[in-house]
Amino acid sequence: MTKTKRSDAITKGPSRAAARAMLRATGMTDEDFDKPMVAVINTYSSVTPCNMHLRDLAPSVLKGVREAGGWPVEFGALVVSDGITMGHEGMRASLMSREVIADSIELAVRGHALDAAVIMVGCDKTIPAAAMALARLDVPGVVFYGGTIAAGCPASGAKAGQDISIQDAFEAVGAHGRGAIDDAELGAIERAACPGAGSCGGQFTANTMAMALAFLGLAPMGAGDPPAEHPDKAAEAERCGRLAAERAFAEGGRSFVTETSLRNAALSVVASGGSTNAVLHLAAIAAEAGTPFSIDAFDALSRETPVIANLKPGGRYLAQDLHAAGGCRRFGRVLMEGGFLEDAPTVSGKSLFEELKGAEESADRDVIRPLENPVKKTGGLRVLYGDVAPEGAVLKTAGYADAAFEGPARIFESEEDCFAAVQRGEIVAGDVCVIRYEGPAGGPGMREMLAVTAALAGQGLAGKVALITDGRFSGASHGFVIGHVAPEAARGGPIGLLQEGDIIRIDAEGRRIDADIDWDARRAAHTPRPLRRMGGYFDKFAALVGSASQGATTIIREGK
Ligand SMILES: CC(C)(O)[C@@H](O)C(=O)O
Ligand SMILES: [Mg+2]
Repeated sequence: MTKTKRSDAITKGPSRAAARAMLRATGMTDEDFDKPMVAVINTYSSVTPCNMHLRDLAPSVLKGVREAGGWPVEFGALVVSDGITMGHEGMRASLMSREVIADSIELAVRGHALDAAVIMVGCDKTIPAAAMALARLDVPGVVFYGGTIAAGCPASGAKAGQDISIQDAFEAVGAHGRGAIDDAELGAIERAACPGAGSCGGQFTANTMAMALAFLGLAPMGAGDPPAEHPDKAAEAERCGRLAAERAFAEGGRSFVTETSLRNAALSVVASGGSTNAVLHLAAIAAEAGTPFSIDAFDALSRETPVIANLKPGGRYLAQDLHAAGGCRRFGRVLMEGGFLEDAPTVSGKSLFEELKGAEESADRDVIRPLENPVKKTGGLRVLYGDVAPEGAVLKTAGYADAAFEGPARIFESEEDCFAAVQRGEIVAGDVCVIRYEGPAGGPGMREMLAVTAALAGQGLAGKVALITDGRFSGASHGFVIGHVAPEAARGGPIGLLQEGDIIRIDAEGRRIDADIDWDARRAAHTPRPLRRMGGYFDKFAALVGSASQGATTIIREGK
């Protein structure tokens, strides 16, 4: 007696003869119609190292599905590379792609009534999109992360012989713009930064989100850890395929997205000095699941949790070093033993604590620090409110001790304008750069400001200049940076009312960002700008997208 399953809707009964006829052409036979049909959704693309190896790993996933008695069905989903789109118009497409990827997964699975899914991910947005889709669809599923890139090693120049990442390439642009390094040095870094396949190598957004999904329970603990070109990667891909097929009759993705698992995921972000984008993405995943979650969780956790992973950009090492030091499991075990995590189910079938107890011993005490010798005593993410950000904003101080900053506003209506001013040397220590009309709807697309933060870093101004934006930051951004300011300028947010020279006060401890101005008078004199029309999907996204404080999703809410 075979179990009933969702895919019976396309494979069972006389009325499905035409559907079966088509499926037979794909290789299915009578006995296969009794197998759970598992979507293998691959965000492969040859455009970026983050995803370019996923095509080679797909056969291992398919093998795993078949071994566990499932019938794999392959789909492609797109990726928009953050690293390649950074600093130009194309970066607007990055956050938009998160919605499109989640929508594509939904339509592939829902459209064909599939029983389970494995989603193969690499670059930043593919990871939260996979979790959002599993939460939305509530089908059983597993997220498989393609892994980090290896360290680069320049052959010549000041960084010769050192481990570098894409962060060094972005910051070299800033240094080159100021004349601190020459063309040859920039070229040496450019040629070495990306030695092969894999996602950007620090605790930037991809590695942060891959870790967060393991703590959320939607990615099997440890499967994402081996670097992209590591010999263990194919076995992990196969494990994920097997798990998805085995889980075809188990609970759906939504059941893993609980208040407890979201807190565990946020804690992993804070304790690893992870990307501010995680604030946006975990809020979006929670919204898709309908699970209550406030971005304030990041602030509370950040105040009580030490940073124990010594990873770039706040620390010293790369994700390949984390893997060598015992990976997410050993990192998590330290946190578990310190009483920071709560136990929760995971897709492997083992609970989070069972997984973490299996961590291997390691002689390392520097990549993953013991609790008594942390990289920082507390985390570097703060959620601020105040006059300038009534719905919230996210501050990243990782690596910079300042709890307060006060200075004159330098107003820019786009990222490009600010970048040009930085490169011309017009921004000085003490300034508060305000980059607005870069929010989810106003950009549209809420671009990452890595070009600007890297240019500031390249000029030795990281931490000496504050940067406020309704856009967002890259995981490689560092300095005294505040993003996700909500409401955004294009939706009437106060950030749009600031003027050149206004004194901005940022109080990380008091969780406020204020300006001493007559807000009523400013608003009365303000002419709201119409939304920028850019055509195509950009306009659809601008019309639908919600506040960054709720994840900047395109979920249709009551009254929207
Ligand atoms: C290009 C990067 C480093 O991947 C960035 O987009 C991030 O968010 O970390
Ligand atoms: Mg990014």
